[in-house]
Amino acid sequence: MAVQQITEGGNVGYMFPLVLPLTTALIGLIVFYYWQQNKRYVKLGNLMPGPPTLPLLGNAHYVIGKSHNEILELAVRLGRQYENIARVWIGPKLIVFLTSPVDIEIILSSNVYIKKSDEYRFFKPWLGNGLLISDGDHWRAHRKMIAPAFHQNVLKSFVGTFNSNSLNVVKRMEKEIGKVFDVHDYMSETTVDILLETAMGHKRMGENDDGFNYAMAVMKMCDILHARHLKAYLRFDSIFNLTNVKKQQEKLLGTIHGLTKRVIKEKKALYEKNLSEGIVPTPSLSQIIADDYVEKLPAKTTKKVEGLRDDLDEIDENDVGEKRRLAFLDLMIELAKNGANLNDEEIKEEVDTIMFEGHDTTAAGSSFVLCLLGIHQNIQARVYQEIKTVFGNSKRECTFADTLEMKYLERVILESLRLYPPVPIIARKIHEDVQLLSQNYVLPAGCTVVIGTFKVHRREDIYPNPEEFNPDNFLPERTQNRHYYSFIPFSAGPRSCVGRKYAMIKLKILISTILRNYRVKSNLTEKDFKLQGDIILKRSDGFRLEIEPRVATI
Ligand code: HEM
Repeated sequence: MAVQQITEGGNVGYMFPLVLPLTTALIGLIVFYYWQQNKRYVKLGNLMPGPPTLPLLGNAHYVIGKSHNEILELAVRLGRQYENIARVWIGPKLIVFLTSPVDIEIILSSNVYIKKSDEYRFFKPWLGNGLLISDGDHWRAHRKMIAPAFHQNVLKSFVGTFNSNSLNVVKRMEKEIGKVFDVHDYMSETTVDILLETAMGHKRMGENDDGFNYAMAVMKMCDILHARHLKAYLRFDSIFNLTNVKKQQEKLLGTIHGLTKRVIKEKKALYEKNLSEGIVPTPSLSQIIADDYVEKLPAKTTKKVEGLRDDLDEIDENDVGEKRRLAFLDLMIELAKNGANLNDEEIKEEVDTIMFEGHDTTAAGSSFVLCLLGIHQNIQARVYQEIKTVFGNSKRECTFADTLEMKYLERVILESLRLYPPVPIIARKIHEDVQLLSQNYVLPAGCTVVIGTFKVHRREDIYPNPEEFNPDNFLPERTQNRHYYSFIPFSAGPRSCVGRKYAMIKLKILISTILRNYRVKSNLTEKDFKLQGDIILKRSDGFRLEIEPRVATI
């Protein structure tokens, strides 16, 4: 009767057909909510500390409609409030943030918890099943196959490329003298150029060249991936597929995959032609990376690097790589020809992965270093002093041995990676329960674990005055006393960055070459940085810098 009266009342009568389905849906949601609350996954999740939740939404209201800067600020606030462990519910999805080295070690040192979180699927159209996103036996087999291509003796062959491109960027930056400019544009371009040469053996010759188009496409694809992380609606494949961004992505991937495939085809054909004519590449990859290879060369010295502890730290001073100009792609073709289980498609995926992983990370890393040196003139003066000690007034190029002498610059780079880690978080999907150590909680199977690199690096109990830029945090006596998992810009454990040595050598050559030519200046402070933390940590206000020529230029 009451319903009839309302209906006859006119205004809400049209809603009547909706009342029943809406009530049913509401009851359904309430039943689902209470059923879900009793699941073990939810119970274990709710035991962990975290912000108060709303029914069904969980903590989703914290992030809906927020910009990425706001989300980063929120994450930092939560990190301060909840030490070691913080759980967040995005609807029914449980995300647990870990910031204690002892818990992080459990995840990162494991050979089991290596599956990446769902968000990495955005990379799939570009990187396929490449190292970054693959898992299980495929990842294990490829990691084992590809690791030798990053052997130090191989990296030495890249020193010439690092030098020539660093000098090129110094020349290109000349037009910015006296202006405030965004140094990231330059770092990004030179990084792609270096990767083109070192990953594919391909040199960009100028505009309208396919290398140029490829480089532009790599940079734009990185922007699309950022956009998909930043804009909530682009995260849904069904919506993304209807947008122009998807069309643009297809076009860019056409350019990227087109060139990678073509270069692989040409290089394979050349390799086979050479073989048929009895020309075998010497030294071969297996010779270059053989344990006794260095010993067979005319005796020089072999010593251990101080500073960043790393499983690639045994170094020698022989310029082994100089004997053969190498590119990752040639090495993979050689591996495949010598029996490794790598087909052309897989080689393409690995080359694309190196192009992606090596690009944005190093471009952001070098931009942060330069901006910090622009702010901290006293630290820049010490770096320059060290450069003068190594090079004197000589205009010669930087050698591999020189990079080992630049200990203070190394500490500056590491400290910059501590405060501004280019990969600010690492996310894994957990498929079995994990007992944590810092506090008595269990991560339930099915949850997403986020390693909060940015926060770990700023823990006061690990780094005194954690917000202060202090390269002495990386003096050997200080690093020795810290937990290994308290400094993880390159991640750590079996799934850590394969390119970390490459990155460190390249950063040292690039930064020292820029500083030999320019004094970098900035009238900002770190407080002015507007950090944008999505897949790669950047400054949304731009990496603003000024340069002034040194009196003695190279
Ligand atoms: C400062 C520069 C760099 C930083 C901070 C960095 C950081 C990282 C991090 C944190 C990971 C782990 C990502 C995750 O688990 O989600 C990673 C993986 C990886 N990085 Fe880097 N990276 C850098 C440079 C490079 C370079 C130059 C290359 C190649 C030339 C490279 C190649 C890779 C690859 C292939 C992986 C995937 C490894 C695997 O899953 O087995 N990275 N990197």
